[in-house]
Amino acid sequence: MNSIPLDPDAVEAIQVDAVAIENAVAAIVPGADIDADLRLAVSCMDLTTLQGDDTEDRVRALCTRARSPLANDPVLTTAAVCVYHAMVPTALEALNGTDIPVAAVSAGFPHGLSPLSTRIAEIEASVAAGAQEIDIVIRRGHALKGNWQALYDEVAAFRTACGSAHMKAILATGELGDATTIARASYVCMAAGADFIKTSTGQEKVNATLPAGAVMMRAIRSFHAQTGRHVGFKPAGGIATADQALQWIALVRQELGNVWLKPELFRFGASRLLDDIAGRLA
Ligand SMILES: O=C[C@H](O)COP(=O)(O)O
Repeated sequence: MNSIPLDPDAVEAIQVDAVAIENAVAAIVPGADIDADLRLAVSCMDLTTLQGDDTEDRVRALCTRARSPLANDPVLTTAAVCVYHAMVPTALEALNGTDIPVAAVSAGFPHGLSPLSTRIAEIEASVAAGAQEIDIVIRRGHALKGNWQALYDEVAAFRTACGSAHMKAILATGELGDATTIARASYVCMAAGADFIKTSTGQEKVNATLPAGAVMMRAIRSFHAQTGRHVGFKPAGGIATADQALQWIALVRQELGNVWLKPELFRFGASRLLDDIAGRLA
């Protein structure tokens, strides 16, 4: 069981020093081996399509790229393929014979405002269909109102519904207002059993930003110090260039250390990033 009991007073005691976060982002030092970091980015990528006009053919083509993302590397694959529930069977079939898991976005993605029973049933359906990873969205209103118990209870229910599937909790940081709320929501999701915390759906007005990411990484670091649990981190939304990927990797290395830079603990959620990286490594 990955959850720990919630202490709402401890959550309210969390405060983020915005200047320290700005300094952390300003201090990023690029990695020494750019090609190695770009290959790492590919191996940690949840190759994603989450469009209203997704078709089975588009998902099959995405899976072909996930199996062989770099023309000059016959071994490397992406970490996962991320799709809507309706595309889970197609992705599973297209990835048959590989170790690449299928991730399904869930729990009322992208806004998280459908009835709780519907959000839980959606998770259960994706797990039953074979998704090994579930990317849930939190209900932002709980965090914005400081209703931490409600957020904890929902995320814990999602965690139970996931069963043996890994659960990534999407905070939608661009809608949480300030760094302290992001840090508190990060903590509550981890306490409720999230295996990963993820920045964004890709559909907010503001998606993954380095400062929000630094806040989440520091929350992960504190949680690890408190509980010994390694919670993963997934920046997602608007990460489209190799240079952006390199900045994110450098920030993870600085804030969490190289131990986090593996697919078990770090993912990029991205629909366009592979094109730019593949071009750079060609
Ligand atoms: O979870 C992944 C995001 O939806 C991807 O966002 P993106 O299309 O901006 O790369």
